[in-house]
Amino acid sequence: MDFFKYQGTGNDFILIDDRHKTFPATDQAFIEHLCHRRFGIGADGLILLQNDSDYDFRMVYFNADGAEGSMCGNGGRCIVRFAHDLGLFDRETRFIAVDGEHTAIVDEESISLKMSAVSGTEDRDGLTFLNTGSPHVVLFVDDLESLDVVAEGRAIRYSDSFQPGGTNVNYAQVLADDTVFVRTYERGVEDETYSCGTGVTAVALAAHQQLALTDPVAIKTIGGNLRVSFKQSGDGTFDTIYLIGPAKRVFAGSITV
Ligand SMILES: N[C@H](CCC[C@H](N)C(=O)O)C(=O)O
Repeated sequence: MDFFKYQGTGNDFILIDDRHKTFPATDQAFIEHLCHRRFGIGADGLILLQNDSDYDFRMVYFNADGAEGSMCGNGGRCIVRFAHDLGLFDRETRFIAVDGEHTAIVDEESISLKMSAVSGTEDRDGLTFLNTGSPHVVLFVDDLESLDVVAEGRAIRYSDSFQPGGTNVNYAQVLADDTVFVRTYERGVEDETYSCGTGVTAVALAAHQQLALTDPVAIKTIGGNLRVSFKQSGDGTFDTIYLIGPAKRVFAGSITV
């Protein structure tokens, strides 16, 4: 089976051209095996590109645990780059994903992905919670470098406040130049990832709401830099949200199934 490996600021994915719909999408163990960093290809997730009569393509996302996931922002940027590499569109595209329609614009350096609107943040047992296509907790901290993100994040991810289903957990530190450094414990990967697209989007919106940071918010992650632009209307909802940053093909390969 042929596959392609892409990464968006270090969040890495297996991309499959599944326009003939032959991939065993219900085989969770197989997908988990493909994402395994020692016994498989290795990735934070796996993404199918499928045909759709109303859109340029359909995105189907699976976390590294093999289960179909909610929206993946970095994966969205990677599938746009993949579709462009396949010649499916020239500069702008419209596709459908688990959380609805997305549009994106490709240029040499980066992909600007339009994210779903967000109704606002909520307080969940004293923690800031919002859904940017995936569920996220956002905490602002003073010394992010030294934080044990996996231990702290895992405790919140599995806490009763976020059952059933759990949540992703983002720790953020505002730097001197108003860039926000973000580290994320990602649900379904069950580890810290090098970046999380829906996560940095959640951090940017929370930083605007709680710390008055203005659009576009510059984000630094372990895997690279991203920007998040948005508009907030009077009723507190956020829309016209764009996640902007690089997405690159790393290699192509084939694996025996
Ligand atoms: N693991 C996440 C989905 C992927 C999020 C992340 N990879 C992104 O870039 O948004 C979840 O289960 O909520």
